[in-house]
Amino acid sequence: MVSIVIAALFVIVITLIYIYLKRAYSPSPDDLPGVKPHIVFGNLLNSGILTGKLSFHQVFLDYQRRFGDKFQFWFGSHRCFVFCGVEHAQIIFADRHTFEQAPLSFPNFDLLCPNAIVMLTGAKWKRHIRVLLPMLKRAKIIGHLETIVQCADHFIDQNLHPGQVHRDLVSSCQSFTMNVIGFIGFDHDFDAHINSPIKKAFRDFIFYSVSILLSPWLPRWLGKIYLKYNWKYQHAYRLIHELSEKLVEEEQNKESEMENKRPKNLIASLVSSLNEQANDDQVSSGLTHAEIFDEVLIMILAGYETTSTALSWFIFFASKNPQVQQKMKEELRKHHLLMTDDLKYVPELTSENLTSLTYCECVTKEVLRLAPVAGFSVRIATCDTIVDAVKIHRGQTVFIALNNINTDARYWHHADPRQFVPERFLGEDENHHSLAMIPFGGGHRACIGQELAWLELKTIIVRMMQRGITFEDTSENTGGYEDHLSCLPKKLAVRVRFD
Ligand code: HEM
Repeated sequence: MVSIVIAALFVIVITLIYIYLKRAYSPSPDDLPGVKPHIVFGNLLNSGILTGKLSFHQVFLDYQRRFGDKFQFWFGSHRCFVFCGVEHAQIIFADRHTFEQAPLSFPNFDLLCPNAIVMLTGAKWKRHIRVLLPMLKRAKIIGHLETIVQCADHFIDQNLHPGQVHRDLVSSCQSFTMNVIGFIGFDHDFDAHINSPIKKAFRDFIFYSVSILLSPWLPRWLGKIYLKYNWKYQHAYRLIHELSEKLVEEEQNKESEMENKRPKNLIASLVSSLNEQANDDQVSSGLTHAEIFDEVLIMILAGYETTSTALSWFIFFASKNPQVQQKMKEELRKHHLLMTDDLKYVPELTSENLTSLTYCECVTKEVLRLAPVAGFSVRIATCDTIVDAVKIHRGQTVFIALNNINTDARYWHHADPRQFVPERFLGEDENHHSLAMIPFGGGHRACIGQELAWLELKTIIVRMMQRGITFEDTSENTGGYEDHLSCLPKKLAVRVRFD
């Protein structure tokens, strides 16, 4: 009798799952062109993303070529509309009331980090952004230039060895950006290097985040169990937690010594906002302890991962374009900023002389334009609306394909937009459309760390050129793409030469 009941229940569950999946994937009158989805994985599997064959931005470029500027992409059982034109970005980014940050930006990430700013909307997001954003404004960031230069020198001294082929520069770049965010965000020496435990903890955390992000079909309870009994993930999380506790405690000790001082960095701002009563209805300011922990985690993660990826791409592009490295050095020579011939003196970098380096600025811009660090912005429609004759219903997810726009020949004229040509910003593309280059997304949910990323990237690029470094191409240096949280060069292997 019992076995009959179990068998019947089993059949019912399977039938319900089948009906649910059938309904989820059945054609709708609002469908856009796209590739027929797989019943469980949507387009994640048949596009080659899940198998690691192609990265998101490659798939979006391919779909745009096949289906035009508007197509649909099935993220598991979620049907998403992808838009690839500046006019689309303009409408979607400008209308903050209709298009809000979507849960699909980081699917299931709330299992790992529920209170981080990337997961929040509405009053709660406002409460968090008020604490974080003032510490990342340009005026604040520029005050940390000297620290960034010191970290750049440390990176060069520790990681770049003359004459050798370097195959692990991605990891070295990550150590550099982690140290920068440590010093300027948290007034702490993370002492990140290739084998440091905290770097390893974040690497493991990212690994499990990506597994969870790419499993949107995973029932949440299964995701929870997977994380709970995964000792590697638990170990990484514990280390990050201990670090966060330590940072908060150190700051609290300092705080009592300097009452009423304005916060000067992220951790000071976070700690001074501590308010266990904070909530979004009655107490609309401050952050709870749990919220502070998630923000520490996400600011370290976002602060180091993306910028190091952009830096890795710079090294790749530079190695393929020796003339660009030469031109940067000529500009530095003209401004008397190159290291002296006896190697004894490297001229100081100030915000003024950084600003005067126009060509180096173009190189930084070109890296951010061409490197597919973050492939898309994701928004959810909060009400029914229409974008370029596409009916979008409340709850529908839309993607803006950032890299497609950044490399679209309709908006870039100076040279082939898929090529690395910094001169474009001095030529025909000098006055490009402001939304033709959106590596940091846009609108009210644009990247809050972009000032830091710009300064960090330009400073280290200039510093490496100042110190006479040249990255040379090798036969192993074949590039390609590897999607983690950001999209890395798959094969980066360059020889380093000191002039
Ligand atoms: C080259 C470096 C970077 C790139 C390409 C990048 C790119 C992006 C993109 C595309 C978004 C989503 C924007 C949107 O949805 O429209 C984003 C959001 C975000 N970024 Fe960055 N980012 C970089 C560096 C940083 C740094 C250094 C930090 C922190 C110090 C940071 C913190 C954040 C945060 C907290 C968000 C979420 C903002 C929100 O949801 O309101 N990013 N970033």
